[in-house]
Amino acid sequence: MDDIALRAVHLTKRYGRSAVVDDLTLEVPAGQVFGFLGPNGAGKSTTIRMLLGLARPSSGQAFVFDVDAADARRAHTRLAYVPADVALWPQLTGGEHLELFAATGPGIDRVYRDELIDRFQLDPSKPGRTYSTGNRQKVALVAAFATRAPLLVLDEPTSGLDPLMEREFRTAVTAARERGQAVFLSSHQLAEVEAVCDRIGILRAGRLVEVATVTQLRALHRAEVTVTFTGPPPQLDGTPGVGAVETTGDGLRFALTGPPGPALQALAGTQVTTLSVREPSLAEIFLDYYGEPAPR
Ligand SMILES: Nc1ncnc2c1ncn2[C@@H]1O[C@H](COP(=O)(O)OP(=O)(O)OP(=O)(O)O)[C@@H](O)[C@H]1O
Repeated sequence: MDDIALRAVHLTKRYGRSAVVDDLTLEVPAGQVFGFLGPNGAGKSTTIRMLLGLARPSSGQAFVFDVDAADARRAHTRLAYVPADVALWPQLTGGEHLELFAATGPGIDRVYRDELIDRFQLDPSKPGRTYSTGNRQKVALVAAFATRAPLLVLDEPTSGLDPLMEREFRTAVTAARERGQAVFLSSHQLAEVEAVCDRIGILRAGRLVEVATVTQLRALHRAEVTVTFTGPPPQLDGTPGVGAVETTGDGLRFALTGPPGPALQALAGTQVTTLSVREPSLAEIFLDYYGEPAPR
């Protein structure tokens, strides 16, 4: 099944009695950008370490293009990885790191690598010990994006980057997708995930609680409707799919949690002057998932 870049099957990691990753089943098709979201401690890094064969699952399995992730020698010929905390050898320059990664990885596009060095404004002549967190991240990102690896695994890759560099990061992810590379992107940056990901998986206390496109997620969650009208207010209490009704100066605001038909019928009897529907942001969707204590 060469069309599945990454596959987790009932992947579980227990430390003592608690499962920090719990029965996670997931597929990322080749060429897709998959966002892996979750708050601190949800189990993202532990999942990634199992996907890379760096941690042994307590049960279940992970596959990289059908190669068992535990078979690191074979699995890593098809992927490039950027860890959350990039460590560099203190004496080697950025350029020497890039050469080293090029020699050991799945092959690189040198012309594109030089373009990435420019785009990320990386000075490759400095020794590793002098780079800031963000610059170490740039070295690892340039090395990963320049590979021909059909899968890029990026663990919170932009936490140290400034907004200009984040823009370059998004451009590079889009270019990777256009080249047919799959990207598994763990992130806290909701705007980034929203901008570049085809699908999103939401992890909560080690469990995958949702896998969907951003559009599907929005459809599952409430939209905010604001209506202004003249004359007597419509009666919305008890209307299916309508909640959190509030009065505004010249109208109403409410949350739409289901199909809009019943709400529109209730409004039909009034003189509506304006009606606006605001879709929830990914941040609001997130709060819906994490607003309550996680089940344990
Ligand atoms: N070796 C270990 N022994 C015991 N518990 C561990 C170990 N490694 C991780 N954990 C626990 O597993 C949980 C998940 O950690 P993990 O680092 O995977 O989360 P994360 O989603 O990547 O968080 P963050 O966004 O903060 O990096 C945490 O509660 C952590 O304390």
